[in-house]
Amino acid sequence: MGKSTNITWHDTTITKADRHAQNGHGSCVLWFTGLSGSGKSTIANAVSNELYRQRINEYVLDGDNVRHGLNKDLGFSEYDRTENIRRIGEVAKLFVDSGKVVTTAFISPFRSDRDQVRALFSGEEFIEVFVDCPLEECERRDPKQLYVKARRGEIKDFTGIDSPYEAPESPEIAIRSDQLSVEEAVQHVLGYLQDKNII
Ligand SMILES: Nc1ncnc2c1ncn2[C@@H]1O[C@H](COP(=O)(O)OS(=O)(=O)O)[C@@H](OP(=O)(O)O)[C@H]1O
Ligand SMILES: Nc1ncnc2c1ncn2[C@@H]1O[C@H](COP(=O)(O)OP(=O)(O)O)[C@@H](O)[C@H]1O
Repeated sequence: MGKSTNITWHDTTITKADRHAQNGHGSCVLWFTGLSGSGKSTIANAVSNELYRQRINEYVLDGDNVRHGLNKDLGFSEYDRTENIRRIGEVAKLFVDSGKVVTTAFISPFRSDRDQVRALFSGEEFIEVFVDCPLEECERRDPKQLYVKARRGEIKDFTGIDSPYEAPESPEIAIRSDQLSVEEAVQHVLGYLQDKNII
C-alpha cells in the first residue's frame, strides 16, 4: 500500500497506441541482468546504438548512472537493491508508455525483484535478457577493478563474492557473453524484437 491518499489516476488523451502508430514501432523494456562485468552495459548500449541508427525511439537506463541521481540515497543492502529495482521498474514503465524501446542495465540479483517488475507490464512488453557469463570470466575482465577490491575485503556485499546472484530460470533471451561477440549479441536481441513485431 502506498502512503498517498486522495489521489486519482488521470488517463491521457494521447495513448501508448497512438505513440506506437506515430512512431511506426512498438515499445518494450529489454531488462538486462547479470553479474558485474558480464557485459550488461556494453551490450545494452550497443543495442541502443543500433536501434537509434534504425530511427527507433530508444533510451538506456544504466545502473551506475541512475545511482548518481534518482537513486543516490540507496546502497547495496538487500533492502536498498530491492528499492533500486522497484524504482527503475516504475521509470521503465513510464518510458514504455512514452513509446520507447528502453534498455536497462542493472545487476538486479534477486528473482523476486525482477518478477515484481515484470508484473508491472502487459503481454510481451517485459523482455528479460540474461547476460550469462561465468564469475571467473567477469573477474578476469574486472573493468572497474571492483572484484579485486571485493576479494581484498575493501567492498562488502559484492554480488557474486559475498552477496548472491539469482540467475533467471526462463529469460526471454539468454546471451553467453563469454562465447558471443558484442555484435552477435546485438543481432540476437534485434532478431528477437523483429520476430515479436516490436520493431
Ligand atoms: N557491493 C556491490 N555489488 C555490486 N555492484 C556494486 C557494488 N558496489 C558498487 N557496485 C557498482 O554498482 C553497480 C551495480 O549497481 P546496480 O544498481 O546495477 O545494482 S543492483 O541491481 O541494485 O544490485 C555495479 O555496476 P556493474 O559493474 O555495471 O554491474 C558496480 O559498478
Ligand atoms: N562478448 C562481450 N559482451 C560484452 N562485453 C564484453 C564481451 N567481451 C568482452 N567484453 C568486455 O567486458 C566488459 C563488460 O563490462 P560492462 O559492460 O561494464 O559490464 P556490466 O555492465 O555487466 O558490469 C567490458 O570491458 C567489455 O568490453
